[in-house]
Amino acid sequence: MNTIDTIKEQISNNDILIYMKGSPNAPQCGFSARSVECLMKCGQRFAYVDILANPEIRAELPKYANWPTFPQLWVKGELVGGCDIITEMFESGELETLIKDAAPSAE
Ligand SMILES: N[C@@H](CCC(=O)N[C@@H](CS)C(=O)NCC(=O)O)C(=O)O
Ligand code: FES
Repeated sequence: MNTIDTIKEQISNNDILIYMKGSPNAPQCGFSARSVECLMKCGQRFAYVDILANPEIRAELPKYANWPTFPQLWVKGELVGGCDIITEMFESGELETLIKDAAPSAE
């Protein structure tokens, strides 16, 4: 499968998905660490892709998403944003609402 198809499949198969550097338990960058901490506090399971272990995705996703950096949070097939947006939405309470609505238990 080519990289763009892999990305499309990941995004459509995972309602809450973060592309990040490292893993939720071992983030490899402060932006990813802060973002994943906000997500974890929302209390729902989420999927992740470590872009450091997947260089093709690191290269192709910014073009596909039209978003230049990581992390990238995707919810229900749509790009929510990066660390700044995730942090702001967490602080306002919007992130928790979005994540709870997207989680399987809320369907
Ligand atoms: N302001 C950005 C910060 C993220 C950022 O600057 N990420 C950089 C450094 S980790 C990045 O992804 N660079 C491209 C790359 O490393 O592939 C946000 O809100 O997410
Ligand atoms: S890896 Fe250096 S800022 Fe993210």
